[in-house]
Amino acid sequence: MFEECVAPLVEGLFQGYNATVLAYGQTGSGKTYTMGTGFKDGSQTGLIPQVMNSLFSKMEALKQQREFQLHVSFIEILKEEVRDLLDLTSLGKSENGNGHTGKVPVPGKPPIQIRESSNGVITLAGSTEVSVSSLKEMVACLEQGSLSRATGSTNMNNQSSRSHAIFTITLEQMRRLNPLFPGESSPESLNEEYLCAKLHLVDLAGSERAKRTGSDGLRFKEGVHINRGLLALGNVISALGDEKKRKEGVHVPYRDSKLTRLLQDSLGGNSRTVMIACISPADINAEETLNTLKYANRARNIQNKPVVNRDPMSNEMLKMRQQLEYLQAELCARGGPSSNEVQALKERIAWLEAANEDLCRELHEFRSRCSVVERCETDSLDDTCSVKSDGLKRGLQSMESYDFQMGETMSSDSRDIDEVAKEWEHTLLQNSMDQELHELNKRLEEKESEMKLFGGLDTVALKQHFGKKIMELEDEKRTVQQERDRLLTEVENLAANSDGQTQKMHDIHAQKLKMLENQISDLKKKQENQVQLLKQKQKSDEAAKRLQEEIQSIKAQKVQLQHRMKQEAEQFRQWKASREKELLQLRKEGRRNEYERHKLQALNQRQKMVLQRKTEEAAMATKRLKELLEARKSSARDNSVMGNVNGTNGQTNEKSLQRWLDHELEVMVNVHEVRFEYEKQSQVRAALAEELSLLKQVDEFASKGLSPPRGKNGFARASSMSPNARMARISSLESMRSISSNSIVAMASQLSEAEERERAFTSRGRWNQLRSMGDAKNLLQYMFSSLADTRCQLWERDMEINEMKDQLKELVGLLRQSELRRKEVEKELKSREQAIAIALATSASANSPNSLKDFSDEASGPLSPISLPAQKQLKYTPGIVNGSIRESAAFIDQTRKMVPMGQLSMRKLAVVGQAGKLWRWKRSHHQWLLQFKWKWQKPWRLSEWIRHSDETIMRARPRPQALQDMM
Ligand SMILES: Nc1ncnc2c1ncn2[C@@H]1O[C@H](COP(=O)(O)OP(=O)(O)OP(=O)(O)O)[C@@H](O)[C@H]1O
Repeated sequence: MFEECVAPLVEGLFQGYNATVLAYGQTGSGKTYTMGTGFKDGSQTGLIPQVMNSLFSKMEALKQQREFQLHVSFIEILKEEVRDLLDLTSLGKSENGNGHTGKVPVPGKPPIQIRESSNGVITLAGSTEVSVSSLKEMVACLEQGSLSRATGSTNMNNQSSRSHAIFTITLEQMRRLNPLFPGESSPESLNEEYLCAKLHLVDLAGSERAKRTGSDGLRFKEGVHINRGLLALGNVISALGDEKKRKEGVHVPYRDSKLTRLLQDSLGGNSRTVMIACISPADINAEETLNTLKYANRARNIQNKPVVNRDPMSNEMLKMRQQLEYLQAELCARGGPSSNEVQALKERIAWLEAANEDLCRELHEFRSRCSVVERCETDSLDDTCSVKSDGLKRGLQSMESYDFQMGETMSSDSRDIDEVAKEWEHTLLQNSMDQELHELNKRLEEKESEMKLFGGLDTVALKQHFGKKIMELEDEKRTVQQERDRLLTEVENLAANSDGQTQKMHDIHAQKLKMLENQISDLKKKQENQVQLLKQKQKSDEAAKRLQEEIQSIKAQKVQLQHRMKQEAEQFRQWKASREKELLQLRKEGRRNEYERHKLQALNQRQKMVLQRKTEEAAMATKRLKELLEARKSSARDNSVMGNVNGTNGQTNEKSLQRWLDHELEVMVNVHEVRFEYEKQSQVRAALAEELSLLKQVDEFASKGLSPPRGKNGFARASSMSPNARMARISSLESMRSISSNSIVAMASQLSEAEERERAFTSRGRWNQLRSMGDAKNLLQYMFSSLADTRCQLWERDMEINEMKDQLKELVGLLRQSELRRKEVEKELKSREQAIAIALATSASANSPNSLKDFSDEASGPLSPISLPAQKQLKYTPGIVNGSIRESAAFIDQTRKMVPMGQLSMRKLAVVGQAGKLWRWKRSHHQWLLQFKWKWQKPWRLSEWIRHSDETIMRARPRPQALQDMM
């Protein structure tokens, strides 16, 4: 894989092309293994270690011509954060803080931010870029970053990477160019070219389905982010394949757009990108494997146009160098240039040098400005600093031309791929929304249980309790104060008239007073405590209120999410339904096309057969004509010979003249026949040619994507045919046309020969052979009798035709009658079946074994065509075809009563009387069925009917007396 896919990207780095390698696939399918981002113990498996080896060997080979600088960065995108895997100070070792082994960011350290500069360059603000000078150093970076990666255990992978990891190698190179003027000293930068290229090696987190990975809680949350990230990848892929979207920008449905931005930059930017799709060989993962491959197939079709990342100044200088070299070459080629020319060239060189120097100065100034700005930004610890440890030239990166152009072409995805992608997207979306819902439910549960703690206390009662308590204290305080006041006045009075007794009283009161004072201060404290408690209560009320609000907002979020899920599911269902409808329509069309194809095939075959029969007949007639013409030639010779022997044998002459006349007449008839066939065939060919040209026109319209003109005869039908059917019809028509043409050509040649001979014959005189009046009279006599014969035959034919027409009429009438009768009998049968079904149902419900019989007996009443036991009646089949003679007789009986033959009335026998005629046409009905192309759908019924009628009559014959009686 490295040799085939990644080695060319490493080569490209040295020419200044950015590159990206993405590993994508289901969890546990081997992405980390393939990329080598699980690098441990110096293991050399994985693409990244191989990239490093190849990079360093190439650098070693080129070190004479170029100077190199290498930097690496290693970041991971975990949930919503970008973490720097190489910044040891920002990472603290965590064993189980969040369920991951690996390191977690140190608090206070700002997370890395993905930034987009004004010229659209994506930078990682604050990420560590380690400058490396040896393979060992780079390996150490990979190892250190790999160890810091967040991994967790799922059902499908013990050490599943829970993040997207990007290992980036930046290669800067300074190419030494030959000095422009040998021996002349020029600023070093004039003879250098600066190139910078980046290689992103991305190990994406595995796509996963929560159920299968057995993840819950934390893993669920991670799953949401991972799926979001992959969804973003999907969006990038589809957007990059769609020119409109590419221009408008990628739609990122979630907040987590960082990965999208990074991917967009690497996939859609000036990067050569390779996507490795890791798949699992286990059949249980077949669905994911297929989805992964289909995604990979979509990604494969994206074409971007990478451009060399050249410093614009270097570019300009390169152009100038080329110009100078060209001028130098021109100068040398001219050999002895004139002093004027040398002067002009020298001036031009001087001007170019001055321009070069100016540009170089500008370049230096710019580079130093960049480095100053950079240093300031780094010093101020502002996280907006995009790059940490770079030389002067690194600043140039911001000037790199990123006006990349995506390839215009993205080969159109097949329907299937779109469908699978859509389903995949739907599953991911539903999965992540499911997980979000789960999260919300959990939060809601927590909040509600917190709320319960508050809810356990009856706040109003508490408030009243506290209020009452305070009031009581207040009352008590007041009473104590009153008591104190009373005591005070008493003490004052006692002080006024003081004696030994009063002194004692005074002391007692003073003591009492002190007690009361103490009591008052106690009460005051108690009251303050109560007030404090009341305040706390108010605070907790506020907290409960806030909690309630939070619960409300979570509930609202939940409703919104459920609504979104429902909407999404509905949209998907609608899309799926319309897709299925489309498929059904396609299948229907397919079946219809198949049917039409068969129909057309049959039509083609039938027409071809008819045409072949016709052409065979025509060929026979033509052949006969040819033979007759040949025979005439020889008979003409005979006649000329005969002419010499004229008169020697009158009998022979008369016979030969008659033969000659017969022959002439036969030729005439045959010419007529061939001409008739010729005309018919011409009409057929014209019709074929017309249909052919119409089909070809339609085909032409279709190939141009136009619809044929409306309203034109036959266009609608021809354009409704499928292209294949049309092609088949065209080829069949062409072959028929060629058969027809051949036949026409053959007939035309015989006809023209016949006409030619006829003309020659007429000019010579038809009757030259008649040398005497006797010959003429004899021939006239022969002609008269043959004409009379022909006319008689004609008359007989006319008669036969008329008779046949009459028969036909009768038959049509009979058929109509029989058809009507059939319909009636069918109707009867239907109503009878219904009645029996009802009876069966009733008998079943009444549980009476006799009810069926009773009903059947009833049913065989006046409507019954034959008097059979009820059970047999059930087996009665309609129509005369399968019936017995008795049934046929019953058919003839229009009242449908079972009447013996002997009791038939006149009217009834009129039908029987037709049997004689039936006998006659029975003999020929097969013939006329063919002759008149009988279109009756079931002629076999007719013949059976005839058979039964005949049998009826045969049965009736032994009883002539009965018939006579009736008459
Ligand atoms: N080609 C292989 N040969 C041998 N072992 C392999 C191969 N590919 C993967 N493995 C092993 O399969 C396990 C899972 O692989 P890995 O962790 O690379 O899958 P992953 O696709 O990165 O999964 P996640 O998406 O969950 O991170 C590891 O133990 C790895 O060593």
